[in-house]
Amino acid sequence: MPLPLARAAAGAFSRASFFPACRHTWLAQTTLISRRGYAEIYSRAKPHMNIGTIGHVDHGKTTLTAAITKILAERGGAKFTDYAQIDKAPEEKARGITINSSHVEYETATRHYGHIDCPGHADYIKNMITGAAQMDGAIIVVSATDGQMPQTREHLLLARQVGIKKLVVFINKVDQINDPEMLELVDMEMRDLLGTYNFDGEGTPIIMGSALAALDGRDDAIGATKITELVEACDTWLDLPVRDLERPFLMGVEDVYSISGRGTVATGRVERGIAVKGNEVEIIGHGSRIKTTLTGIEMFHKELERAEAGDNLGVLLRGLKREQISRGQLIVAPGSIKSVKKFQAQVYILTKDEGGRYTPFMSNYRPQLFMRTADVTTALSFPEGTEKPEEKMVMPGDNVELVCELVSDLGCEVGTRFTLREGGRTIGTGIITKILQLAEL
Ligand SMILES: Nc1nc2c(ncn2[C@@H]2O[C@H](COP(=O)(O)OP(=O)(O)OP(=O)(O)O)[C@@H](O)[C@H]2O)c(=O)[nH]1
Ligand SMILES: [Mg+2]
Repeated sequence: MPLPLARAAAGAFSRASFFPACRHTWLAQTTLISRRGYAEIYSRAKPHMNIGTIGHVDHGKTTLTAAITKILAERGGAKFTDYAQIDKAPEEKARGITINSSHVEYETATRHYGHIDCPGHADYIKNMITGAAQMDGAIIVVSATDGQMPQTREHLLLARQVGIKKLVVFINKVDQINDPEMLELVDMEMRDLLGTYNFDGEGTPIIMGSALAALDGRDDAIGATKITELVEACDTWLDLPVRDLERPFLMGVEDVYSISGRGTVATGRVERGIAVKGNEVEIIGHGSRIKTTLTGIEMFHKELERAEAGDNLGVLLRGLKREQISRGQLIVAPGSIKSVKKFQAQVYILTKDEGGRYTPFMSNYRPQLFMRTADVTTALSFPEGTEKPEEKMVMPGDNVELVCELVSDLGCEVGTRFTLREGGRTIGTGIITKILQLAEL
């Protein structure tokens, strides 16, 4: 069976059209559950959201994660996961990058959460850029004894870059502070810092407590009570992500066939949204922008009335010639996304141990850029305002902002992820942070 058909066949069997509204949620949670192996607390009735603890080394992210599961376990909303279990994070391969991260899950009165904790700074950076476990919101942990530190700031910046819109702050280790003015100062500084990175400095809930006290079951006023407050703040302040089905239709073209007597068929996976037979769509990328109509939708030789996020299928396009469409283009709801020639991105460059480059590179390095089904050559340079860009080097292991100028335009937007490859190996991974130039079509 040719590959696209095999995929379409797999798609046919995984189609969960009985519960279309919660399918995305369902898939996300199945992954979490199969990894942890305890499905019994999972309730499909509650909306799901992915969050995580971020912040400077040793400020108490893992202790807080354990404390949340402990306090919620007492109410039947979680399985208690102790510190050692969380910190013994499994290695995961995400696009050739090894990320150590722990996933726990818990539920509150209104939501089900997947929660990620990474053991080290480098793993947070990789996780956030690759989206290995996408965070829809985050808890930033700051130790009251140190206040904000370099990684507090770096994680805040990254959170902003990867599209996290809201955070909750937990000021930890207050058991070690006797001076209330000191706490006030940390609070004020954090609100300032949030503002600096375009978060809502005034409205963001800041909870002060001790994760360790909660975990040890002592000093309830700064322990368990504060964990409860933190969880309530997450429930009320953090917004649920927009589900894929509710977003405008988007499908990356994988292959194109000419079927005699019928016309041109493009195959691919629907990334988001819904399309119904007869809908107008736009084909964008690679120098073209064509309006057409979906005259047929097929999955595994069966005709469908509607295509939705997650489906692998073939679509029949009215009046289109085989040469007018190619792999890497997008079929989208008209006007929902534009084709882009140049953008700015946050990029992580793999180390040689991760299969990346052995040597640094400089401005004008030209690797291949892979985005959805597309691959095009890109020239890399440094953003405007970079000092002495002609002398600047990017080392393997660096996390940098770069400008990518594509040889051929692609449909994409802020938040779209991609990888950089050279000679068949992945050398970097990134996420778009700013569109600099649209394709002229
Ligand atoms: N006194 C006190 N110590 C705490 C508290 N929370 C965490 N700690 C201690 O702080 C140290 C670091 O805590 P972790 O939870 O490992 O910190 P982390 O942020 O996960 O650290 P990394 O993963 O290495 O970045 C440990 O020794 C904890 O016991 C607290 O509320 N009070
Ligand atoms: Mg930790």
